[in-house]
Amino acid sequence: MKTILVTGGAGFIGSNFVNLMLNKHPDYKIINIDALTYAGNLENLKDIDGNANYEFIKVDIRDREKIDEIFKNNEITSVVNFAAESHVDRSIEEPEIFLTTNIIGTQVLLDTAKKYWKVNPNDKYCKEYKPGVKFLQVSTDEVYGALGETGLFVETMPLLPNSPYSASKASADLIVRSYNETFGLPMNITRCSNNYGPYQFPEKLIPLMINNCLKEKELPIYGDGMQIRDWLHVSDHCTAIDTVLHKGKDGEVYNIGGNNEKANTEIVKLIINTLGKSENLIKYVKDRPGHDRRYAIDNTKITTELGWEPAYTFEQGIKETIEWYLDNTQWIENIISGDYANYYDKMYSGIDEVAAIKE
Ligand SMILES: Cc1cn([C@H]2C[C@H](O)[C@@H](COP(=O)(O)OP(=O)(O)O[C@H]3O[C@H](CO)[C@@H](O)[C@H](O)[C@H]3O)O2)c(=O)[nH]c1=O
Repeated sequence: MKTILVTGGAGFIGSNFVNLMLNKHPDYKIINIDALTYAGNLENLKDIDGNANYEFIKVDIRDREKIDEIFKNNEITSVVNFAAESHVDRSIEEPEIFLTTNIIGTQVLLDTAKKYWKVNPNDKYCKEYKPGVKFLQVSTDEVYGALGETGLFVETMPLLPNSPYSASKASADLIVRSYNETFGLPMNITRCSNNYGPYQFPEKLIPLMINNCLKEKELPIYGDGMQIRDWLHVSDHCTAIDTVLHKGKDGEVYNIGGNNEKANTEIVKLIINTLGKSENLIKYVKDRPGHDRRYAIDNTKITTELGWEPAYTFEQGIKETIEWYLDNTQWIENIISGDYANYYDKMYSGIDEVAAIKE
């Protein structure tokens, strides 16, 4: 039996992944560790309550002792590291937690995996590992920086991150790479584009706009709203990670995109129209500092080498996502009643004071 340690499995992408893995691989054990910060929510995992192959442990990935204990008590065969501070705006306000969680947390996991996966634990620089083990680092296309009007991100591009968040993720990628080069630790890195779908915390563009629209609150669009993102349905992202976990070649990086380039304003207007609300709710606000203009992914490597392709069209994915949020209004209320309420007030209470730069 394989035992997969999923970190950050109570978050948006992590919880979708845990749900997928338990359904798709009933012979695997999944250990989910999560610090349950503002973005983690065990409600996302209610459908697997009582599953004998599933275990949840509340732990912060920076906690070396507890991570060691988990490896000591379980024959872990793979780590899939989702645990991260992920919101760019927060990283501009408070960079430190991004650096400690995303970089040091990753290093703690790598050190521990390196210690327990070695064939010969007494050999300090042993490059032989137990067969079949793998460290999979879930990263982001933001590590490449911003694209101009044309071109796509490919895996060989230099890392040029622009926000404290993306700099922390790029740093983590480099640490993972170094453990592969120096110690031979088996690994893959995946770099995804913008995810959307069920259970996404309503600070990110799509759920924020759906939630605000439903409450007829203002819809803050940064700058001119013509920034482009490549939207990937979370379930496609999870099947891609499952594919890389099983078929990815050691030491390789794989981009994962949705083939859906959309401008932010287009997304917001689509949500408004689907929900039958007024475009007057849109408020163009001050731009995000260091705002990346365009992200777009080239999926050629993962498609040709591993045979993965996104299954969702954006039209189908966004329709299902809006329906999910309409059917789960209580989920939103529960999640925003915590820290998010304060954060939201802090970020947007002065919304009328920021210069409306368009319309
Ligand atoms: C929250 C918010 C966002 N935006 C804009 C900023 C971006 O151009 C776009 C999407 O913003 P966000 O939802 O914050 O996502 P973005 O900054 O692209 O980053 C996301 O996508 C990345 C992958 O590309 C992930 O690594 C990040 O963890 C994730 O947060 O919408 C607005 O115009 N208004 C808003 O209120």
